[in-house]
Amino acid sequence: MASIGSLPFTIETKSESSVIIHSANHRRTRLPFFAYRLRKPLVSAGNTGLSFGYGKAAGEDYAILSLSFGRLIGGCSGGQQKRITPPKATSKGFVESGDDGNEADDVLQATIEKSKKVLAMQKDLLQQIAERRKLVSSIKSSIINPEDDEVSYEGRGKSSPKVDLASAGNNTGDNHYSSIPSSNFPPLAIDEVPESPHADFGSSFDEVKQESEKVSLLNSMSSDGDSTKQFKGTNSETVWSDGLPSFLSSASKSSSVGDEIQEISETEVLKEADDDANVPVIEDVKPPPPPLAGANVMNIILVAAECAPWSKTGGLGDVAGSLPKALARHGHRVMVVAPRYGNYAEPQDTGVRKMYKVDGQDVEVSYFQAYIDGVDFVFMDSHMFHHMEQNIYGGNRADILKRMVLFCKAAVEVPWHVPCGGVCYGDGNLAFIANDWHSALLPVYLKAYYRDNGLMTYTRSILVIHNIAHQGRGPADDFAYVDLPEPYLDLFKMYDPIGGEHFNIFAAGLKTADRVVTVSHGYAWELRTSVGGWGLHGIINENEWKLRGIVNGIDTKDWNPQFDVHLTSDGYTNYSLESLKTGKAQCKAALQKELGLPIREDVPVIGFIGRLDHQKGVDLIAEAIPWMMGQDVQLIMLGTGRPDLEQMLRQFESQHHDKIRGWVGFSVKTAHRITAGADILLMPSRFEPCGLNQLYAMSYGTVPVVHAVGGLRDTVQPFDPYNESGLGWTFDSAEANKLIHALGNCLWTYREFKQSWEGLQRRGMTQDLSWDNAAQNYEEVLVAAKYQW
Ligand SMILES: Nc1ncnc2c1ncn2[C@@H]1O[C@H](COP(=O)(O)OP(=O)(O)O[C@H]2O[C@H](CO)[C@@H](O)[C@H](O)[C@H]2O)[C@@H](O)[C@H]1O
Repeated sequence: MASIGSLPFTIETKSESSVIIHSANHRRTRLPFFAYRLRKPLVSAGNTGLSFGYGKAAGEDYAILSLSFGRLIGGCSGGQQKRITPPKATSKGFVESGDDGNEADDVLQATIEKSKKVLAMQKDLLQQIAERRKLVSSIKSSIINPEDDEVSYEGRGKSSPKVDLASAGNNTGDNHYSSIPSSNFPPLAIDEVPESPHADFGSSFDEVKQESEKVSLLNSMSSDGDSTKQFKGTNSETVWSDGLPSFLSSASKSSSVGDEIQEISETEVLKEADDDANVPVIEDVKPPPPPLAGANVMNIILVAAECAPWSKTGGLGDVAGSLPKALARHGHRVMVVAPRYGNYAEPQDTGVRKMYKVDGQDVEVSYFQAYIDGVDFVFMDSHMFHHMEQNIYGGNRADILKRMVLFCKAAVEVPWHVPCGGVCYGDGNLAFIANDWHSALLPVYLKAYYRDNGLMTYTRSILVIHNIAHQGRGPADDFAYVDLPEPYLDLFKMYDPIGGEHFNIFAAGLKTADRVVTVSHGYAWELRTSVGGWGLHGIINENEWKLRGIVNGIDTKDWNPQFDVHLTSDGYTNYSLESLKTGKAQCKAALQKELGLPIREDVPVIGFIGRLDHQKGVDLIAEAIPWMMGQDVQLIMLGTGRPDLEQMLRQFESQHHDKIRGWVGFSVKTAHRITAGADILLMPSRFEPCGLNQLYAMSYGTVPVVHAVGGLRDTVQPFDPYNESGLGWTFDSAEANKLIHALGNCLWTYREFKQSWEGLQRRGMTQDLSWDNAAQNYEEVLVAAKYQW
């Protein structure tokens, strides 16, 4: 029993979110830390994190003990570090610090102001709790139903019905994800913030959990203590000679986000505080486990020019569609922002309209949103993106650049303008993940428009390099399009021995991002060399401290032979490790039949899937064709790209019609079927930052033969016949004879050493290639960025 002055009390910490105060009248009341009406400033006990004060709660006056909760509760004590002096008893039996009255009044006033702000934030945060609870309960249910493990963990089943990616016959794959019904996340106009769902702190376990979730949300937002201030503008110095950029000031049609943070009257705040204080004591309930991401829960917005299954030209689309789901499973609030190229089924119009300046013209942007597998998918609509689904990176240089300028200008402001589940993400405790040069302007805008002006102080940007070969290069004059003041030109300026001085978007992004990730360890190393860095190695080396390689994962729901929706018809079948032999044989026969090749189980089927360009080493396959055609093999190639290489595929097929199929086109369904039906996947890429097809292949029991470069070297350990280890065959330089040597050994093993072959297949299939490991590594990068100043 402690006592301050005349008021004896004991304080019992019940959970990370509340204390129980045993007061003089022996009544016990559970108090959430934030749920008291403050009457006097709290007095901090040195740097112990403990504060004493008194206030009103549950209709009674109490002495209060507060443990500081980062900035948030620290704010309640006014940040004051006061020496505790002997308290005095008052006529009301309250306890006062022995401080000077005036000073105390000032501090009281300041504290009340801060408390109001904090409580206003809490009101908004309460709205997020409902959403967070859904996520937690879905994670909980996946733990509770072990037999559903794989299915529910991946969000398969209830919320994510089957996907039929190929039926549209276009490169969007015509996604058929069904979204969570829109009633769960109704489209809201910007000022249509719904009623705050009052937390009803009842006596059930769930409600205690809710309370804990609330605190963890508060914790997660703790660095956002001043975010409302940031919304409302800045009084800090600006680098702009003539005020803020056009799109920050005049161009926005609708109300600023500051208006969204509605003023909450003192009465409301105090009422809510009192309501919250009526928390009954629940004695024997253990506090629930914290969110998986623990104290480091963040708001994360991945920004990409393509996102599977809605839009995809290659691996970037796959990553944008699947990494965010893994981050969400780790407990983060995650959004993807991508352009709306087509009329997608699931996302609903949010009603939000904004205007941005692009090349001097006002361009309207609107936003569509869908909540799928724990992720907010936000699609940015503008006439500039319409009808580009077949040609995402098409058009002339200026057109692409203007599209990406619009995309990045608008994407930075999405956390302010687009409510998801009724609540905007806000810019505190927020990290953007930009991808490749197309969104490399985002870190630049974040810096130039906001952070250099004292805005978005707690927002970080990470830039992921999927392919350094495409950099957004152009003549120096292109700088005019990006709408930045002259001093920022230096970020973009590059000198090239061939092109001379030029403008380079990737360079600017790499310099301004807080962290840089690339998609394998091998590629992280290669990027620092003059060959692998494609002219940007100097900048990469200068920024080496912020570069990290993280190998991509795969979406184990979409790319899983057991559940693959493309293997359920036309003679194909789903299969697993247990049914590998028969299932794969059936898929092989179905593939041969579908493509009109001789149906033979004994002939090795070699597959190739990829963009037809220099990177993928298709020309090496061309050089090896005469040798291959001397073997008893079948070769199936799927790809689009350079017209000359497309022509080459057609020519192979017509010259060797009994052995080769060259499918020119983009077909997700066919890619899945080749992956399942082929025995061997060929990837002779000249460089390969990560490569996803070899990962897909291995998980389908298809053995990869790859050029040991970048991510291919990281992920395909060479077969060792003596130890019966390894996953495939590798060759160490991009030359046709090396490819032939590796493929020759592979074919020999296929024919002569059936057991070794099966071992290779099984080892490939039993790897954990899911995104979960990678997501954990991304988390480390995000946290490092968060605490980096
Ligand atoms: N004609 C076609 N029809 C249907 N599907 C097709 C197709 N051509 C390609 N695909 C699909 O597109 C994806 C290609 O992904 P990759 O990772 O192999 O290469 P990409 O070079 O595009 O990606 C870049 O980004 C990714 C992601 O980081 C890195 O893995 C990679 O090394 C880097 O070059 C796969 O899903 C593949 O099935």
